[in-house]
Amino acid sequence: MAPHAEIANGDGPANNGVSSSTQKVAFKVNSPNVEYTDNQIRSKYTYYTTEVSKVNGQYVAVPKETKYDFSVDTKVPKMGMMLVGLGGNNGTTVTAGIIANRRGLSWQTRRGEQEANYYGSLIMGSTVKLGTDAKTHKDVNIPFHDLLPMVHPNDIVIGGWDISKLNLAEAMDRAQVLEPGLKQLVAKEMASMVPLPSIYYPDFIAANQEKRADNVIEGTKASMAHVEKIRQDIRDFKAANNLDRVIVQWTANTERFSALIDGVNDTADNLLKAIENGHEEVSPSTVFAVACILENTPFINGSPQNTFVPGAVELAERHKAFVGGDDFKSGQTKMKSALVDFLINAGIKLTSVASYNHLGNNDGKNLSEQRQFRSKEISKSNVIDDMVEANTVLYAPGEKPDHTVVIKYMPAVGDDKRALDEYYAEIFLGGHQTISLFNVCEDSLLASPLIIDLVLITELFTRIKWKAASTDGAATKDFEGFHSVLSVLSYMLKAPLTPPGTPVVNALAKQRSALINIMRGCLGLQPESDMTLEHKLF
Ligand SMILES: NC(=O)c1ccc[n+]([C@@H]2O[C@H](COP(=O)([O-])OP(=O)(O)OC[C@H]3O[C@@H](n4cnc5c(N)ncnc54)[C@H](O)[C@@H]3O)[C@@H](O)[C@H]2O)c1
Ligand SMILES: O=P([O-])([O-])O[C@@H]1[C@@H](O)[C@H](O)[C@@H](O)[C@H](O)[C@@H]1O
Repeated sequence: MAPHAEIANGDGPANNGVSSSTQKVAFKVNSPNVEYTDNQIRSKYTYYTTEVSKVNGQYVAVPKETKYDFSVDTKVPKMGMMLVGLGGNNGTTVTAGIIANRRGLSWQTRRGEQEANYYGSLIMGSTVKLGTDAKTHKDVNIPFHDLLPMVHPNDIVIGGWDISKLNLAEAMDRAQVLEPGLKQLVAKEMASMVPLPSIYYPDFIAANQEKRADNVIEGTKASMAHVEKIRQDIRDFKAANNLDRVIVQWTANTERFSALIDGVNDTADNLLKAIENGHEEVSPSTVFAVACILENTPFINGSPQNTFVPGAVELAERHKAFVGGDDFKSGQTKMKSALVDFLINAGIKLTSVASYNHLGNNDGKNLSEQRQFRSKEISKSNVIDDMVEANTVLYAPGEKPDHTVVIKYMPAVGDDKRALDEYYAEIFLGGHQTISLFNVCEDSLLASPLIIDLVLITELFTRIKWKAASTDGAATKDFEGFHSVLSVLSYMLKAPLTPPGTPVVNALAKQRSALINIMRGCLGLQPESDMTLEHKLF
């Protein structure tokens, strides 16, 4: 029987897990600037910034106000998530994790009973400050998931593609990530899920992946056939599961970079032509991205390759389709984007970062080939640039810390990556600080919650519209969506994709607060500044 997009639907076994009914508005904002209708939250928001210019060699700072109208559709859709690489370590782990949470499963481990949870998910595992208690003036913190109406991960319907034909129970065993106690509880449902055949262009991933490729879409690359096949797969999945929204995420192998060639992938039209002609520099991930853009289906790249060549970004902008990426920020780099922010913003001059890791999963095997490693080396290396450039006290223009990234494939350790880092810095009066880290990252258990966060946030932003508020009563433009390149996803990503010409922010704390404060803005609430003047001025 031809493989097809089997799914784990939201109507699986009795939902003994956390209630996953469509989320209602968890709290109300009482403000003349906020209006709640049956299916919308509408807010008037004043965005305060400081515009700086140089006058006669001196900076002049001018406070600026920009008024926006925001509208959030509060009807949470029935959503599907289609993973490219569904049969991989991440794909099987996130699928099993959602099934386990939906069914409220618990299982025996050598440390005793373990219950399903969403730890490691920004949205499902953390809280945000809403404000301060009117009487006690103490912080009132609420679950991040309650800030705005969002899909509950328990309700996500999962499908996707893989070049390996193993069903998800067999693939879960191959991944060697999950405890036997959990695997046996989800095996039946996982076995019913069979990845759809996928696009396979051998030159883009390591040759050592070839024997896995027994589930491949046939036909020549030189046509739009592969694009149209993926589009049809998405439509079929959506119809078969009666979905309102599908989001596609790449968690397949890391590809080599595509060469950027004028006339091939520099513009949308050239890229479409290059796909028609089967150009060798068009990767499977770019074909998936183009298919999703044309199908108005958000596409997120969880790997480091340059899927979003300029032509793909231009196509997304043309179709007002959402894209996001690159490369899940799950362990070693996540720690780096917090630690470097702390060191440099503490006035400590970081002069060297050595990041080594070894791992033994299939991802590591694929990365053992130089061209695939190079993609990962780039995404793991650029994460400190913005923080260094921002500190002109410590660093002269162009001055950077030494920074090296090493990845070795050591099968014995499997998915439990060992990350060893040394941070070396200059401190007061010629002193030095050396920070050595040994960080065991169970890679798929760290990445899977990010896969969930990426789709939850992306889906939310498909329901948020904005327009510049009229200041003189003149007619304003209609509401429109955020820019196609969803840079609000940066917290989950090593090499955040941003709208062309806009800066990249890698500092973890900044990324988190940007997302929270944008969501607060949609509620007519000002950013949480942590000034707590109420605790200082009395
Ligand atoms: N912590 C993490 O696990 C982490 C962090 C950052 C990035 N990533 C990236 O996520 C990706 C997946 O990681 P993983 O550990 O699950 O790897 P994996 O090798 O276990 O899974 C990748 C899956 O993709 C499949 N595949 C390869 N090419 C495909 C194609 N063209 N179409 C469909 N399927 C295809 C493979 O058969 C495999 O099942 C990798 O690119 C990795 O670099 C992982
Ligand atoms: O997210 P992170 O821990 O910095 O980076 C990880 C790398 O260290 C690892 O070698 C690779 O296999 C993972 O895909 C991930 O990219």
